Amino acid sequence: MTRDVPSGTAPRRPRGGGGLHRKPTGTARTLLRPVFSAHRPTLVRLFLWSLLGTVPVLLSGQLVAASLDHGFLRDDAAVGFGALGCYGLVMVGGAFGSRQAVPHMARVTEAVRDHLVRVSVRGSILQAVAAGQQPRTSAVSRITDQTERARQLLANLLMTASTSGFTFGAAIVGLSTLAPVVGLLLVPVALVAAVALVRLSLAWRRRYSRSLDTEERLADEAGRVVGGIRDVVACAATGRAAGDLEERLRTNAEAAASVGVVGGARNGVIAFTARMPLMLLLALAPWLVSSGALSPGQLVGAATYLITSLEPALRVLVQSIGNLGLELATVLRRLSAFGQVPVLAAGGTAAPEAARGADLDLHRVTFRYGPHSEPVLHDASFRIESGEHLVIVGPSGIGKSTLVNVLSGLESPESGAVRLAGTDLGELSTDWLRRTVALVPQEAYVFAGTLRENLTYLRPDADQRRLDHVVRVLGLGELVRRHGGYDGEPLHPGALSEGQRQLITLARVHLSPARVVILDEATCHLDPVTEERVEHAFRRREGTLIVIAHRISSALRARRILVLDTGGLHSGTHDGLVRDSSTYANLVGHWNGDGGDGA
Ligand SMILES: Nc1ncnc2c1ncn2[C@@H]1O[C@H](COP(=O)(O)OP(=O)(O)OP(=O)(O)O)[C@@H](O)[C@H]1O
Repeated sequence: MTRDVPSGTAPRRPRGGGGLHRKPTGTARTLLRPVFSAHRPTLVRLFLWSLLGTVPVLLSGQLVAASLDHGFLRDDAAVGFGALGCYGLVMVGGAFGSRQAVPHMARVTEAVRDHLVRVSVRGSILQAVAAGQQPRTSAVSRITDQTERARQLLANLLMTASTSGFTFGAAIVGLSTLAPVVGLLLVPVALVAAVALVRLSLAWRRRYSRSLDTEERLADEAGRVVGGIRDVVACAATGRAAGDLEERLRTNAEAAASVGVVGGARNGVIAFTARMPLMLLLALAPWLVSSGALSPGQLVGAATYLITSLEPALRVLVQSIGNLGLELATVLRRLSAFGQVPVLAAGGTAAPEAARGADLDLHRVTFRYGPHSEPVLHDASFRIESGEHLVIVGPSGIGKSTLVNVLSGLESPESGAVRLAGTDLGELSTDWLRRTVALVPQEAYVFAGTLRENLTYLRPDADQRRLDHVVRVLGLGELVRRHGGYDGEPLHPGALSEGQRQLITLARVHLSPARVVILDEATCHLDPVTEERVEHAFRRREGTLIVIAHRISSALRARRILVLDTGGLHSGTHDGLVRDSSTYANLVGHWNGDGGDGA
């Protein structure tokens, strides 16, 4: 039943016929806010330690000036060396502060990464579920890629913002108190540079965002080619597929190069801004000293601030806030799109009590996937009595899965009605409907958790006796023993066989309170004996059972068989249908001819 949705077809419509709305999980800022609020004390400690780390910067120029003006230039070497010694001690204290900041920063960035992975994986899975499609592997790898990128960017940004930001601030304060006239020299340079940098940064952000777009389109295209590689080879389309990929690669390379061009221009502005104050200071030094505006010590102290702190901090700050900050904002904006949680058009609110029993009624239902595609179901009507065991058969692609999707309310018909116990599915609350009608698809999903968590997921209050019963009738005892009991070793879904995963999923549904169980080739990975045991267990379970047959044996076990063919729906017993339905007779012949029972 698994298939790629052909490109160009309309996405599946969620129940209720309404569109797919997205509840935005917000922008980059709102994406980070919960983590920052939860880790406020860690952030405060990070900033306090970083602040301690910048004390040497604040005092550097002052101490150098003091060592000259009050020490060496007055032939008082003791004062000169004393001031420099103090500077050395303060630097040791500063290094200690910077070192203490690191673990706090790591704690915050790890928490951010975990949060981003949680939000975006959950969002993309819910989006895929809402659209009725498989989550795309390229989306998952993009999430992994981009959350890692976001973690690294944030770590760098926090580190530079908390060190260079404080360094820059401390150098400005130190410089302005030591030599206010030099502080004034910085103002025009800073204004010109700020305007240029803002403009270049905006251009950079636009280009960077475009480059990420092209990167994603490249990943999508590559995923599509790899996913359909057998098909590509089979129809000798490798040249065409490679051509498409090459085109995407070229666009991606051009977009990346254009980011580089703006980045280069910005680096030029940064270099100019960082050097200019020092050059001005040196050019004006003779006048500043001779006019008495600065003492020789103050001149060297001011140069110390400019060379050792202001220039490197400015460079790192602009680059980090410009590059890392914008890059982080762009990556986060993308991740927040992954994390957008779709809101399906809400189901009805009919009181579940109103729906007693489990008769399913399909009344003149027409369903098609796209407005211009052929209907898969056309004016289809039939009824399944509560407690009935029905088997559905039909040629491949005729619409068996579509029919059970409509019956379980996963798809809504274009016209006609589907009623459960007399109530239209659209009027029933979605939660109640999901608990009442359980559809088990071919692809089994097992959580990474204990067997008990997996088996009791749909009935958390299941008692031990009931659990043991289900495990026994479905033949899961050996698996339970091998995992050290229900609460033993957590399951590694990837290490289980497909058959084991199907058995666990089937047991979970068997234990659930569902009144209608639909098995859509849910036993396809089981051997015939296990399959028979499973179907027997479900037949004995209270409620309605609908099975899309995978083998003729399933049909033979049913009380009633529903055949889908181009003429519509026909139901009857095995003998009656062999006689009256050529489709059914052909299917039986095909199944038998394929080696007895095998599909
Ligand atoms: N999401 C979808 N979008 C567009 N068309 C779809 C979608 N899902 C199924 N179809 C088409 O609807 C038709 C019925 O598909 P469906 O899966 O219901 O058939 P099936 O009888 O279950 O097939 P099989 O036995 O091969 O699994 C097919 O032509 C299929 O290509």
